[in-house]
Amino acid sequence: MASPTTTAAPVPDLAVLQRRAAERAAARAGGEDRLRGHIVCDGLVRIFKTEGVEVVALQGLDLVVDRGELLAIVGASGSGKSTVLNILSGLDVPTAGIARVADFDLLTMSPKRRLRYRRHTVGFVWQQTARNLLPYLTARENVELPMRLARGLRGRAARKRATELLEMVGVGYCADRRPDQMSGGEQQRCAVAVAVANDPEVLFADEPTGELDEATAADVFGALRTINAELGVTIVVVTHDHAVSSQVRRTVAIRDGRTASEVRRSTRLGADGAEELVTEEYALLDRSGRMQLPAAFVDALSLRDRVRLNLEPDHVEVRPGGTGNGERS
Ligand SMILES: Nc1ncnc2c1ncn2[C@@H]1O[C@H](COP(=O)(O)OP(=O)(O)OP(=O)(O)O)[C@@H](O)[C@H]1O
Repeated sequence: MASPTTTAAPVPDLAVLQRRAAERAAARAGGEDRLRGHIVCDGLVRIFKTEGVEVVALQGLDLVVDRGELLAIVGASGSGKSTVLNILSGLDVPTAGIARVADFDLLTMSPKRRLRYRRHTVGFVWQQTARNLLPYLTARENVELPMRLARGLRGRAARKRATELLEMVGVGYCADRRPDQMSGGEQQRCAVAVAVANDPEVLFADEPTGELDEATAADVFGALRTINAELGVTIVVVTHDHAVSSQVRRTVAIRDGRTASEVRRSTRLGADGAEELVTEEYALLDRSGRMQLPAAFVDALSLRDRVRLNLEPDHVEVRPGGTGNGERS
């Protein structure tokens, strides 16, 4: 199910950035053939048990993210976004299914390998700015710290790289400021630089713009796109804000602990020769053939309980179901 729409909005250079990100990612991985499935979740289940009550936070989530992609996961509160991110970043262990990032099996890895994974393979940006930066260090010192801990880089080399990363995310002018001397947006862009200071393969961000206004949030996404393109780092951002799909090329929506739909943005040449932006929305089909209809479609036709399906040569029709005696339910 794809419903392309074209808009006249100025075309962001997402395609160019994505191409560069894929090239850098392939170079990091040692070749194009290693681009597929950098992150793989298959039938991922996470059940929390508290005081005898079971909460199924993820119920068979499927997701594949290629090396060098910048992907957003959107979903309402309680849909399981943070649970996915905590599992992918090695902070939590799933109950069942497959979760793999690069060469790490997140279900079976030993504590020692988990520590290695978290220290060297992953970078993380939290929603709360205070959680990302140490208040008594300057921006540059904040970036230098993980460099020293994870890569043993210190002295002039660390200082130079920290300055480069801060400039890359557009806050080079804040290098000597402490967090309380920076705005919320500047702090989050600095947090992006801190998160890649250990030269990770993947970067996870949980609501990184949750405390920011729209314009400042756009700057933070700009920083994430630059990092993605320049360093070839695979990035997954989680948010409740559906407007994020205008900031990235691929957005996956999760509902009730499962991936439900996906929005892809691309550019193509229009009839007048100008590049235009194409947005396509897809429903996701799991291995058992299950899919979720978008809530707007369900509401528009008042679909409920059961629907009629017809197989046509090139598509499947879904109609309001009848009662079985010819009446509509
Ligand atoms: N440690 C826990 N113990 C019990 N239940 C939990 C735990 N963590 C999450 N849950 C439950 O799992 C479900 C998914 O939670 P999760 O935090 O992943 O959702 P979310 O989409 O990130 O929500 P929000 O946007 O509000 O942060 C919720 O029903 C939540 O109450």
